[in-house]
Parts: sequence; C-alpha cells; structure tokens
Amino acid sequence: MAGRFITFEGPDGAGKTSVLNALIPIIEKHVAMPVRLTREPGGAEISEKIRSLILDPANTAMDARTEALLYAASRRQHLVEVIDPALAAGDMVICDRFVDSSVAYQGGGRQIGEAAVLAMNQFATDGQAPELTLYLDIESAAGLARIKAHRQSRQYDRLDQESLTFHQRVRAAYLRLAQAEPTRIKTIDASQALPQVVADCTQVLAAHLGPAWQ
Ligand SMILES: Nc1ncnc2c1ncn2[C@@H]1O[C@H](COP(=O)(O)OP(=O)(O)O)[C@@H](O)[C@H]1O
Ligand SMILES: Cc1cn([C@H]2C[C@H](O)[C@@H](COP(=O)(O)OP(=O)(O)O)O2)c(=O)[nH]c1=O
Repeated sequence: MAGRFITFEGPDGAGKTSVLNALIPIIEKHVAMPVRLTREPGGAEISEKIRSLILDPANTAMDARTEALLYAASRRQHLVEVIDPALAAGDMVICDRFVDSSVAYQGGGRQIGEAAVLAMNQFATDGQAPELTLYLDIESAAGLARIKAHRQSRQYDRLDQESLTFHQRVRAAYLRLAQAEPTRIKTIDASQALPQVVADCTQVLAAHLGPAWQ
C-alpha cells in the first residue's frame, strides 16, 4: 500500500463533518501527496444504493443483523472501488467512518455483539484497517442536542431517531474500542469549541505522520 489510510469516527453530533471541512485544507497544506476525502458509501454507486436502503425511515422492519450485513456490503464495495485504488495511486485517504462505526452502532448500539460485527467486517475488508483513527468523543446527550438544535439544516435519518440509551451504548462501545487499540485510535475531546477540536486533530495528525507532515 503506497498511500496512507486514516479514518474519523464519532457518535452522531460529534462534529465530524464540521471538523473535516476545516481540516482538509490544513492537511493539504502540510502533506505532499494528494488528499482524498471520502465517506461511506462515498461515490460507489452500489454502496449508495445499499446505504439508501439502510437509512430509509420507512424501513422500520429491518433486522439488526440485516443492517450490519448491509453496512459491511456497502463498505466492501466502497473499499474496492474507491479506497484501494486511491491508496494504490499513493493518495492520503481520509475516510469519514469505517469498521469502527459498525462495531459501535450495530455491535454496541443494536447489541448484536461487538466481536461478531468485527469478525464479519474483517471478512468484508479482508482485514484491511486504517493506520490511524481520530475518534471524536462527546457525551451522547450533548451530541444529540447539537443535532436537534440544527435539525432544519440537516436531514434527520433513521439512526438519528434512536433513543438516548442507544446512543449511550454506541459511545460506550467506541470508548471500549479506543481503550483496546490505543496505538491506532486517538481520542479527541469533541465537546470543545470547533477551532480547538480542529487544532487537537491537527496535532494528532502531525505527530502520527512525522516527516510526511511538513
Ligand atoms: N465543536 C462544536 N461546537 C458546537 N457545535 C458544533 C461543533 N461541531 C459541530 N457543531 C454543530 O453540531 C452539529 C453537528 O455537527 P456535524 O459536523 O454535522 O456532526 P457529525 O457529522 O459528527 O454528525 C452541526 O450543526 C454543527 O454546526
Ligand atoms: C458507517 C456506519 C454508519 N452508521 C450510522 C451512523 C449514523 O447515525 C448514520 C449515518 O452516518 P453518516 O451519514 O456518516 O452521518 P454522520 O453525519 O452522523 O456521520 O449511520 C452505522 O450505524 N453503522 C455504520 O457502519
């Protein structure tokens, strides 16, 4: 793999979208390679179709394992169509959500088992994992309050409608992942003001990239 593969994770309302909007131009200034921002399902047509099935508020009958399998299928297609070719071309791929989201939301949130969801995703990705993950951490109530405050400006999807306890289980699973893999997963305090969250992410990236960060 010639490129670099970095992911961003966090519960709903952590501010991933806002942080990435501010951070991408900063990264582009400091690294020599092309930077490719993508998000699941990100530009792969088959993945988009799968994702729209998952997020459709009309699909209330969807079984939790069905949901987990669909996320993994969507991820697989995005990986082979978008991420792998970009890495092979030597790009820095910044991906908004990856396997950790499934472990946290389906494994933790839906309670179908974090280890089982991880194993299923290892099949989907053939074991391919990001070298660095920035986990934007925020208390569930605070994250949900941010989303509600800006509801008009953002589409409210099926997963946003889940209860506070669902989101608390998601966050607890993320915190377990961060504790289990402290080398890969760096936790950022996302409750801070946006410029500080961006500054903390910048510092983590610079430290990780070393000489590749100029
Ligand atoms: N650090 C922050 N402090 C206060 N509000 C924030 C912060 N980061 C994001 N927001 C607001 O919270 C809402 C959710 O942010 P967004 O970036 O869409 O989060 P995510 O992509 O993680 O769900 C947006 O309305 C955004 O303006
Ligand atoms: C990638 C992924 C997302 N999700 C959820 C998280 C979000 O609530 C929802 C939509 O994700 P996304 O569009 O990335 O929204 P956000 O702006 O909150 O990051 O899908 C899962 O449950 N499992 C997954 O594997």
